Amino acid sequence: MTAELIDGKAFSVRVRGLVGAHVTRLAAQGIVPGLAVVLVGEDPASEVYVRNKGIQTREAGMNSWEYKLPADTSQEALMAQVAALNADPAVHGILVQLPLPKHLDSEAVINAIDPSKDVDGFHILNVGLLGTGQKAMVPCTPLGCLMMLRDRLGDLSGLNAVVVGRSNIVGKPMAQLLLGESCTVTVAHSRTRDLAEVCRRADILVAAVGRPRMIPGDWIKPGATVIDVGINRISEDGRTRLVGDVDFDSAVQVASAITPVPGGVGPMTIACLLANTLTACCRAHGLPEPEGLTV
Ligand SMILES: NC(=O)C1=CN([C@@H]2O[C@H](COP(=O)(O)OP(=O)(O)OC[C@H]3O[C@@H](n4cnc5c(N)ncnc54)[C@H](OP(=O)(O)O)[C@@H]3O)[C@@H](O)[C@H]2O)C=CC1
Ligand SMILES: Nc1nc(=O)c2c([nH]1)NC[C@@H]1CN(c3ccc(C(=O)N[C@@H](CCC(=O)O)C(=O)O)cc3)C=[N+]21
Repeated sequence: MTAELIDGKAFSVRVRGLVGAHVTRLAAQGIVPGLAVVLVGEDPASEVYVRNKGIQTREAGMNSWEYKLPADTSQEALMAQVAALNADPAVHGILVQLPLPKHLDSEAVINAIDPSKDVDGFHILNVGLLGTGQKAMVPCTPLGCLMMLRDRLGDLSGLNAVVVGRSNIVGKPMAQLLLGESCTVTVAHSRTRDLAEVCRRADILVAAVGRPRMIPGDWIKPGATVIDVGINRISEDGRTRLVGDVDFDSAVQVASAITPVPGGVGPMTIACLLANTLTACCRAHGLPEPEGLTV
């Protein structure tokens, strides 16, 4: 038996189509959702993501602005950029690409973003709203993972979910969303004892570690649904390629469904960023929120 592929790329096309249809409807009222992305320094991988975000934002009919600031940008200059975007009514979503260069205080920058424009869902207010089950801006990567899980499994209640990784941008919000779906949630990390045994209990296994192919097939419960968030650039056989945190070739023999890398969680992350920008725009204009694009 081999697992079914969860095609995040195809799913993201559907989500972006839904977003585009809402944007067309807003255009008739003279409203255009807008997303501003701020990138500090020159990281080639980040530049690829930022470019893709810009292309897809415009394809969905939204406004897109990119601010590329030099690597030696000061905290004050970055805060001033954020303040200007907060004050601009044409900007409904603000994303500051992470990680920031070491001399910058990313917590202060994120918490300076107007929470209603925080389409990453990283502001402490949105983190608190999500943690208490209130309406929030939900981080894009976990939101995309949840959409795929709901689509595949329907009701998730009572399932054992294991999230490997406890970062503020993926692991923790993923765990909160799964708890909100009434899963029994375990969050594992670098200090977890006997990670193999913990993973083997998972009906839903979410890997967000950043270590190429760390999770082999024999850590996976037969029939489990596996979501591989990891994006690791490795060189192999003389070329560079992307691999996940899960050893795909062995996992596919055991799981019932699995997301590939590339073509899994990554494209859904960008689709959810567009969905969050649309949601922020609707809220800013006092319009009803689009259905099926938020939790
Ligand atoms: N597809 C997408 O859209 C996105 C993909 N990513 C990818 O997801 C991965 C994770 O990203 P992110 O959450 O930002 O990463 P972080 O580096 O912030 O967090 C990694 C987590 O993995 C844990 N970890 C590290 N080593 C081990 C180990 N040996 N065993 C168990 N746990 C371990 C760490 O534990 P501890 O806390 O104890 O240090 C930490 O909690 C990366 O590959 C990243 O590129 C990220 C964002 C979006
Ligand atoms: N403030 C902030 N918000 C983020 O959401 C954020 C961030 N900072 N910093 C970096 C990470 C990473 N991230 C990805 C988004 C899309 C793909 C993606 O589309 N991946 C494609 C492959 C792309 C390629 O070929 O390189 C795929 O998996 O199929 C990957 C990674 C968002 N992040």
